[in-house]
Amino acid sequence: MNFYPLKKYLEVAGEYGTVTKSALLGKEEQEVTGLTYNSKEVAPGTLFICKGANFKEAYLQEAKERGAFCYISEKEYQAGAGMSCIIVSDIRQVMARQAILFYNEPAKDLKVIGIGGTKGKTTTAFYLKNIIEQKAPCGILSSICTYDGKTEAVAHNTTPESVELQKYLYQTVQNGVKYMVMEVSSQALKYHRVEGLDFDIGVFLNISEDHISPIEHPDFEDYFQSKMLMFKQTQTAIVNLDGGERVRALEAAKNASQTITFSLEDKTADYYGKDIEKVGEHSRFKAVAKGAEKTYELAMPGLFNIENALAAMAAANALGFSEEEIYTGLKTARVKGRMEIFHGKDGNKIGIVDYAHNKLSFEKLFSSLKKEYPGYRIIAVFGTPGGKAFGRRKDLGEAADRYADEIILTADEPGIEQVRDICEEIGKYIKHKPFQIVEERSQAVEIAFSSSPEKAVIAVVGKGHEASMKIGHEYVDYPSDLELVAKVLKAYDERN
Ligand SMILES: CC(=O)N[C@H]1[C@@H](OP(=O)(O)OP(=O)(O)OC[C@H]2O[C@@H](n3ccc(=O)[nH]c3=O)[C@H](O)[C@@H]2O)O[C@H](CO)[C@@H](O)[C@@H]1O[C@H](C)C(=O)N[C@@H](C)C(=O)N[C@H](CCC(=O)O)C(=O)O
Ligand SMILES: Nc1ncnc2c1ncn2[C@@H]1O[C@H](COP(=O)(O)OP(=O)(O)OP(=O)(O)O)[C@@H](O)[C@H]1O
Repeated sequence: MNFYPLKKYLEVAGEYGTVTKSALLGKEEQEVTGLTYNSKEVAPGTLFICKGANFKEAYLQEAKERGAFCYISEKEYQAGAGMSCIIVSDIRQVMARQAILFYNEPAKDLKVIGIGGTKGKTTTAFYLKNIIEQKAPCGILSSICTYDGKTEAVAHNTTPESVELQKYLYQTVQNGVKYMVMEVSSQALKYHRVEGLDFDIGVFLNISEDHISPIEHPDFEDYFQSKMLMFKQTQTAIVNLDGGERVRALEAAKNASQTITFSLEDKTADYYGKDIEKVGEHSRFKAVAKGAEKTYELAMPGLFNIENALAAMAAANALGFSEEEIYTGLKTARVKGRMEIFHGKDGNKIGIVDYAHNKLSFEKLFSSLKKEYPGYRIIAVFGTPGGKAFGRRKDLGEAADRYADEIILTADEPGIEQVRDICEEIGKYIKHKPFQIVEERSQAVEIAFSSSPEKAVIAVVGKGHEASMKIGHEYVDYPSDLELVAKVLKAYDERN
């Protein structure tokens, strides 16, 4: 990695942020060999970034003691006395730009594909990665995991903070990988985590009311506008014509050099999907694109996944991947904790583990299950989190009431609230279908399988692959829904 002198960091700050004051104290030529906003990670030669709502001056003191020779901040601190400093008016923006400099502009050596939308980001990202990997290695930054071509790690955010993001991109380049598929959250766009990153392709899947809370977006408009920011740094925009906000999304996509559209409803779309059928657990559909029609298969059920497949197909095509690579990539793609199907030996019980946990995904999931499993009773097992996203209690309660035949309400990250209180509140919105509360999630799954009638689809939703549960202020280990359903179904098979 090339290291640059401190004066270059001042230049970058001057170019993109507003430098209100700087005092390099004769250290202009000193090389910056570390860049971090975490005082615990500081080593000699570091430029320390003071940022964050919970930032304390003591962190700067610690950074100085550990060898940071300069700090960048929106205000001057006593603790920084004797250190060089760069004071700016927008620390988050400058931090992102300096991270790009520190990691030697890694995106220049990568094709970067950003996936945005309220639902389907992870699935589409994995579809596209699987297509790309028919020919070349591909990195991923998703809410499930990160992969830089060598190491897979658990993800902490949908989109990492700018400094970590640039580090991932750098490592990916070092590992000889040329493609990076990444989920781009509205938070990342709003708070400059992806500032300065040029997306070769930017996908907009859909939008529905979500992530509106005191710590996320104040209202829908802020959420929507944040999502649209991606097109200001995108070469090829890919836009879903179905669902809300298509007109405004297409307008925003004009910021990109080129727009490609996809749809299951509008024949004029560049990628039009039709004739969806179920073949065993697979979905089969036709895609009409560039005047030709071709049949594709998806290993993962869920009608909504066809939309994700069309988006991945459009992106892969724009990147130059062949029809064969796209066909095989889609046919073999699977995503952990999303539409994972478990069959009882007698064919009567089908367990489904899925990650639906908001209004849009709940409605799509349960309406899809009704169509895909005619003749089966649909049993929904779910809860909603405590302390946040309170609107989900109504949204999910109403959606389950509309589509499921029976409902078991249970724990889903209760945090500091009581599981029973949360479930009772969801229950207020269930007016037409029988429901019961079983606080312990593992027990709820057991009851769903043992007490359901002959032919039933038991959909355990909301936590997918997650193997922890937030109880009080702590995350405690808890078997994932995948483990719970597999175990219960094994016992069911043994009994029958
Ligand atoms: C903990 C927390 O709430 N952090 C939020 C906050 O970050 P912040 O910069 O203000 O961080 P902070 O924790 O207050 O800052 C403390 C600072 O002190 C430093 N420190 C701390 C301790 C120490 O010993 N030494 C030290 O230097 C920390 O490194 C940090 O720089 O402000 C940022 C921007 O304003 C937020 O992005 C960020 O959200 C956290 C990361 C978060 O999880 N947010 C969620 C809502 C989020 O971003 N979710 C999206 C997905 C949503 C979707 O699905 O669409 C995501 O991309 O993950
Ligand atoms: N295109 C889609 N439209 C609506 N719902 C979808 C779509 N794709 C997937 N879903 C539903 O949303 C759930 C989450 O999907 P996925 O993880 O791909 O989305 P995401 O955007 O990454 O979600 P999150 O922001 O919660 O991490 C799935 O389990 C499924 O129920």
